Amino acid sequence: MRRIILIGYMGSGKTTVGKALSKETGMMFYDLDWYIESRMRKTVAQIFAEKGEEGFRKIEHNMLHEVAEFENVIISCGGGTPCFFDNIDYINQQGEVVYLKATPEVLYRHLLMGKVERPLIKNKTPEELIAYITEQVAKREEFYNKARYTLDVSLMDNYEKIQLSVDQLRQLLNI
Ligand SMILES: Nc1ncnc2c1ncn2[C@@H]1O[C@H](COP(=O)(O)OP(=O)(O)O)[C@@H](O)[C@H]1O
Ligand SMILES: O=C(O)C1=C[C@@H](OP(=O)(O)O)[C@@H](O)[C@H](O)C1
Ligand SMILES: [Mg+2]
Repeated sequence: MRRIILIGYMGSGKTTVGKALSKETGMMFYDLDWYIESRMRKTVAQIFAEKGEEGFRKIEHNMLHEVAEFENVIISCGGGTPCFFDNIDYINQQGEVVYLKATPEVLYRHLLMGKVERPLIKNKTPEELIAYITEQVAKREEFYNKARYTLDVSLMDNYEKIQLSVDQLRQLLNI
């Protein structure tokens, strides 16, 4: 039984790479944010607006305990998932955790391309955004660095190269 869990900052490619890896391997894919949205029948942005970040983190924690019980799956977490409660220790027990690591510049570029609404960074100017990413990654790395594996995706920074991330993950995990 395999359970692969992707973590990393917003824009590192957890959702994109997880989905592509699932297509290639035939393992089922669960994106924690999408799972939350379908279970709650609300978008992540709506949950943040209605319950605040604290309310979202509680729901995220509960939903994590559902998806991380599924077998033979690839799970992409939200960027903050490993950084609250004992989530990082829990997922390390439950599966093979991979930290998709990228520089703030690469994360910034990916976040500008993405269409998903991310409540923590909306309404930020480009200067504010790059400063926020740099500061938050520095705080969060303590949690991200607990992953069993780290894959630096900064060098795989263009659309065609999403495939390169998938290939390298397959090599790393031998799947
Ligand atoms: N290796 C990559 N190269 C180029 N663009 C990427 C790469 N990985 C992700 N992206 C793009 O960055 C954006 C954010 O990716 P996403 O998978 O939503 O990240 P996450 O789930 O980690 O927040 C998407 O538009 C995606 O197409
Ligand atoms: O980093 C974070 O705190 C968050 C990341 C988002 O997921 P992605 O990393 O997939 O964007 C989503 O869970 C929410 O907006 C909060
Ligand atoms: Mg995502």
